[in-house]
Amino acid sequence: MSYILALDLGTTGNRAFLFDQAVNIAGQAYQELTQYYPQPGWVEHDAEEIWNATRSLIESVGNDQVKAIGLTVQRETCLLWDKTTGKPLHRAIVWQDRRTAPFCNELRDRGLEGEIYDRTGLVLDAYFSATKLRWLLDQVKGVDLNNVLAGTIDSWILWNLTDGKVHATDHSNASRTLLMNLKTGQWDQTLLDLFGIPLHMLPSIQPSLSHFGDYAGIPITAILGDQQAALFGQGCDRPGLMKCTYGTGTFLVAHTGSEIVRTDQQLISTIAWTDSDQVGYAIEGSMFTSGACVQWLRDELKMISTAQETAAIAASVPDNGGVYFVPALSGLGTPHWDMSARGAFLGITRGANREHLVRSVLEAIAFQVKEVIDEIEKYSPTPIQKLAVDGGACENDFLMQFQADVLGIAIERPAIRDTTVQGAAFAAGLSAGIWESYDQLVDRRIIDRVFEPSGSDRIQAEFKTWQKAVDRVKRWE
Ligand SMILES: Nc1ncnc2c1ncn2[C@@H]1O[C@H](COP(=O)(O)OP(=O)(O)O)[C@@H](O)[C@H]1O
Ligand SMILES: O=P(O)(O)OC[C@H](O)CO
Repeated sequence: MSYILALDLGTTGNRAFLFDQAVNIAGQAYQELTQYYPQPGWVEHDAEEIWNATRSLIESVGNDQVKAIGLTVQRETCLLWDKTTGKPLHRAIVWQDRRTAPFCNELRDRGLEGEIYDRTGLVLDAYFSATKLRWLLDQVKGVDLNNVLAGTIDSWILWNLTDGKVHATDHSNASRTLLMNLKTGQWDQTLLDLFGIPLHMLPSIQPSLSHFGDYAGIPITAILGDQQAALFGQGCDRPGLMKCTYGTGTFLVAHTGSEIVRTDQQLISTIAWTDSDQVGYAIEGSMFTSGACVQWLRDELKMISTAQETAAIAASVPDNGGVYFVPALSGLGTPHWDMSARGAFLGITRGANREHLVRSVLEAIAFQVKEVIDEIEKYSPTPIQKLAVDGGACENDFLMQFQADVLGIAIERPAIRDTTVQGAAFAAGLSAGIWESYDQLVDRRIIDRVFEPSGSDRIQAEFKTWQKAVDRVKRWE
């Protein structure tokens, strides 16, 4: 029997799944990851904690029959490390971190936004890696840069898995750095000069489905950004197919085939995945804090004890009691791209209670997706009839029903919610030749439940009120 090991190194936590040749889950393990908030708007991860977790996850689920490894990671989060000591030079700066907003504004004032979008398909925002790498380089003045390597989490883990032999990334992760030219699939010298990033520090860029190196003799045969891995796992491999993943943030990604689709710069254009023959592109709506807001209710406000209980709490009241939440805890992504927006509860009156506040947080997650779907519809070849979902927060029945109601389309939830890790396994197994047919892998997936829209007019009115709340918090900082 052959096994495929898939590693999903996410923002909230790291997980490993072992799949057997018949695509059954033969083992799984998970570890939550420490979040560091050194200043308002800053978010950091300890890259060594991610590597240590990776090792222990492999140890707990791996076996001696593993024939291929697939790696998928939180995107944009990046770090510098010393290649002689193998130690990070600073904690990794997480995709949610806003510390480089002033630098982005400076570049915008210099009129560079259009050129950056043309080269990368991305918006000039602190979300992406380039300004974070620049900030890190400014911190390590005096260090011999010839010994320094830079990369996103996939590069860091690959380098460690291969004992410092391979410094590489894949097109889907590289397309999130603001340094890769979307047309050529290579680092763009103009952008490297603009951000002051030396080429020799950066990893080489390889197809997502390719042989990256070996860990303990096992080939690492696929690397993808986590949202692209979910796209792969959901079987979205052509125009018209899209998925929405509800994790720390929510990311709606639509495959656009072999063509780059340029938008009005609300949605971003990115790489879906690549292999040795083909490049697939996608458009994406990125919503920065969704599950993270639920975690915030749990850890900072201490309003709930588990994320799971929010479904029952929200359903225990007939409506939101006039309370609206704006989930701008890391600014706002699509379609606002406002780095200075901040979170807020609005509409609170004396009768508002804990249940209304919790409900308003879940409703806000669904309202954000409605804004993105309205954008995506402009570029969809056919009207959107249903939305395939996955990720930790899609477990929440209240949220999924509310999502169906606000969108007015069916929501299709798979039996295995961890589509990201499943996608990484599919990609690694296909790339290694263990599986042959992508379509067969996708067809075997089981749908757990379809949430049909209830057709409530009240929710459409509430959506408009929520948009009014969003307007109030924009340009706050
Ligand atoms: N039942 C639930 N209802 C709402 N949010 C949930 C639920 N279960 C998990 N979450 C949220 O989902 C996130 C974890 O999902 P996951 O897909 O593992 O995230 P990531 O890949 O970003 O690490 C957490 O932010 C958590 O608060
Ligand atoms: O960790 P996730 O699953 O919320 O995904 C994070 C994204 O990759 C950020 O772009």
